[in-house]
Amino acid sequence: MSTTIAVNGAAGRMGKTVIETAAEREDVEVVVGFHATEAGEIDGVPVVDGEEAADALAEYDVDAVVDFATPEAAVSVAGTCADAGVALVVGTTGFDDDQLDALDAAGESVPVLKATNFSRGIQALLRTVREAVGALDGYDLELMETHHNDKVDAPSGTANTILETVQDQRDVEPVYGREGHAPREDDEIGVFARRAGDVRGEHELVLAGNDEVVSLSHRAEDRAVFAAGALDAAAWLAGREAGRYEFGTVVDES
Ligand SMILES: NC(=O)C1=CN([C@@H]2O[C@H](COP(=O)(O)OP(=O)(O)OC[C@H]3O[C@@H](n4cnc5c(N)ncnc54)[C@H](OP(=O)(O)O)[C@@H]3O)[C@@H](O)[C@H]2O)C=CC1
Ligand SMILES: O=C(O)C1=N[C@H](C(=O)O)C[C@H](O)C1
Repeated sequence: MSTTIAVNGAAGRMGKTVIETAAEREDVEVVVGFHATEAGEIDGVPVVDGEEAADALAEYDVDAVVDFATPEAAVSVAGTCADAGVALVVGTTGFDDDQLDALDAAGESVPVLKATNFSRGIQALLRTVREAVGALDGYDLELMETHHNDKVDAPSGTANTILETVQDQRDVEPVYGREGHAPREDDEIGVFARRAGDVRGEHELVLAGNDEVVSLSHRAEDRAVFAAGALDAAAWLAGREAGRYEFGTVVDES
């Protein structure tokens, strides 16, 4: 049996890609989408106003919601999932602390899996970052990301995850986009966000010693890579106990 899925943010770049990607698979079926401003249908999937999500979860017998929307919309659907007993996969980025607390609260009632990046390549990159930062003590660290010109949050969620991974290994302070007289301190990591064209998502961590430079980078070439990972997460998550889950576990187990 396939996992029935509702897509929050169905009319967005990622929402549409999730619907297209799911249509090629047997293990998942997108049965409804939630939108903010556009009604109707996308590729044969009914799309209803996000305010009607509670009714739609019951009507379409949804197993899991896959969210790629805005932080406000994600928090709203998290509450709806918690009330309805429906699993939630969160791909949205750019949450503040209160919004993250709201997702934690939903995780007390239903299974919730949030990841800043659903590509399997980024999971491999994170493991490599952990190892390289641990091995190259004292090397200067600089973090760069590039995304399309419609992205609203900066640095990207993935860049923040890479930063946290670095900070698990070493005590470094982020310095965002240097300007003016800004000599480098030993314990800092420069973080830079570029916005240009329709770049799907590029991340690079540079580790530089005096005589060598290591560059760890990832480039997403199609949004389908994020959609596939989020759908894998939804199929894995549906039916599990309430709690918070990690995409790394999905990757390790499938
Ligand atoms: N974790 C990952 O792997 C990835 C995460 N992302 C993240 O996903 C998010 C979305 O990205 P992207 O698709 O490019 O953004 P878009 O702006 O293209 O899409 C967001 C969609 O959310 C919709 N929306 C807003 N409010 C609501 C609401 N209350 N209910 C339902 N839908 C709503 C908007 O609808 P409307 O158009 O009607 O206003 C819009 O269509 C971003 O935070 C991005 O960083 C992106 C790629 C991969
Ligand atoms: O907005 C995007 O497009 C992306 N957002 C995510 C992020 O903020 O890291 C993931 C990916 O890089 C694409």
